[in-house]
Amino acid sequence: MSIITIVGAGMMGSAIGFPASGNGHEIRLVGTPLDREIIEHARKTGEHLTLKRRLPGSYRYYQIEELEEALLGADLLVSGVSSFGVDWFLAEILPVIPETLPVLAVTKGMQDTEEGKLIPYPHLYAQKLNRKLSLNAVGGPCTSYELADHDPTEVCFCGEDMETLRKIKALFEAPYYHISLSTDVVGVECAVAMKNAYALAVSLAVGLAERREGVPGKEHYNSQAALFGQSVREMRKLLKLVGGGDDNIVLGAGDLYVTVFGGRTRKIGVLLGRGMRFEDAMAELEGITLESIVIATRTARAVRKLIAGGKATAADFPLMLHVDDIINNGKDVNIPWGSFEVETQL
Ligand SMILES: NC(=O)C1=CN([C@@H]2O[C@H](COP(=O)(O)OP(=O)(O)OC[C@H]3O[C@@H](n4cnc5c(N)ncnc54)[C@H](OP(=O)(O)O)[C@@H]3O)[C@@H](O)[C@H]2O)C=CC1
Ligand SMILES: O=C(CO)COP(=O)(O)O
Repeated sequence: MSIITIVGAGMMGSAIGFPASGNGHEIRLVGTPLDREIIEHARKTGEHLTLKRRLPGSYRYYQIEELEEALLGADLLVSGVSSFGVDWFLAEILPVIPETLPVLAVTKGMQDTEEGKLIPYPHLYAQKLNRKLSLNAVGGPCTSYELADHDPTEVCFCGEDMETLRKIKALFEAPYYHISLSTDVVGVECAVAMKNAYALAVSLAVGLAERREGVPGKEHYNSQAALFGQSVREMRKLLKLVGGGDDNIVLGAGDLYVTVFGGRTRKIGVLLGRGMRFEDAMAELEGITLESIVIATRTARAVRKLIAGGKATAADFPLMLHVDDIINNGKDVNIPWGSFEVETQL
C-alpha cells in the first residue's frame, strides 16, 4: 500500500483519489485555506460538498494546518488546485515537501511570458523553485464527477522521467482510468490548457442557436461542429508554435469534447452566445471555477506577441482572437465564419 497526499480538495483533486483508493492505497485529502468547509463536511458525512459524491471510506481528511501530519510517509503528492491556486501552491507547499517526494498536478493551464512564450505549470514551478523536484502532471479528457462515477476515460501523465511516470501510473490505473505516459510536458499541458479557451468558443454556438430560434435549450450541431473543427485547427497550430508534439492534439480534442458537453466553461460561452455582456455573464456565474477566461487571455496575449514578431499571422487564429475580443475588448459575439474557409490544392 502507498500513501497519496492530495493538497487541494476541489472537485478534481478529490476525484483523482478514487482509482488509487480502489487499488488499496491510502488517500489523505488536505484542504487549501479555501477548502475548510469541504473538509469539515467530508469528515462529518463522508460526502464531498461540491463534487456531490460519497468519498471512498479509505479517505482521511486534513485541514491545511495538519499538512505536516498528512505528508508523513507519503509516496506521492497530488496538487489539486486550479490555476487560481498555483501561486499559493508554489509559495506554501512546494518549498516544504521532501525533495524525494514526486508531485503530480491536475491543474490545467499555462503562464505566458513577455516574449510570447507559453510555459506549462510544471516548468513554471521548476523555474521559480530553487530546489529540484520531480514535477509531473495529468492531462486529457476527464470530468471529476464522471471519474468519481467510474465512467471510463483515457488520460496522459507527463513528466521528465518515464520510470517515475510508470511508478505513478501503477498507483492510479484502473479499468475505468486508462493512462498514457509522455515526456512531452509542453505538448500535453499546452493541448489540454488550450481546450479551455476553445470550449468557450464552441459553446458560443449553443447560445447563438438559442438566440436565433428564440427557444432556450434548443441546440444546433452544425455550428458547434464548425467551431469545434476550427478550434482543433488552431490548437494544432499553437501546439506546433510552442514546440509540442502533434499527436497531443488527440488529448486536446478529447478534452475539448468533454468540456463542451460536461464542463463549467460551457456555461459562460452559452451566456455570451445568447448576447449577454461579458461582465454580466461573469457576475451571473460568480463562484464557479472558470479557468477558460484566464487561459484564453494568456494564450491570446502570447498569440498577439507571436503575430507582432512575425512568427504567426492573425489569419492563423481568428477564433482565438475573437474570443479575446469578446472577453477583454468589449466586442459583441460575431463569429468570423469567412475567415475559417481555406483553399487546399494538392
Ligand atoms: N488533469 C485532469 O484530468 C483534470 C484537471 N482538471 C483541472 O483541475 C484543476 C482543479 O479543478 P476542479 O477541482 O474541478 O476545480 P475546483 O474549483 O473544484 O477546485 C479548485 C481547487 O483549487 C483551490 N484554489 C482556488 N483558488 C485558490 C487560491 N487562490 N489559493 C489556494 N487554493 C485555491 C480550490 O479551493 P476552493 O475549492 O475553495 O476554491 C480547490 O482546492 C483545474 O485546473 C482543472 O482544469 C479538471 C478536470 C480534469
Ligand atoms: O478539464 C475539464 C475536463 O477535462 C473540466 O473543464 P471545466 O473547467 O470547464 O469544467
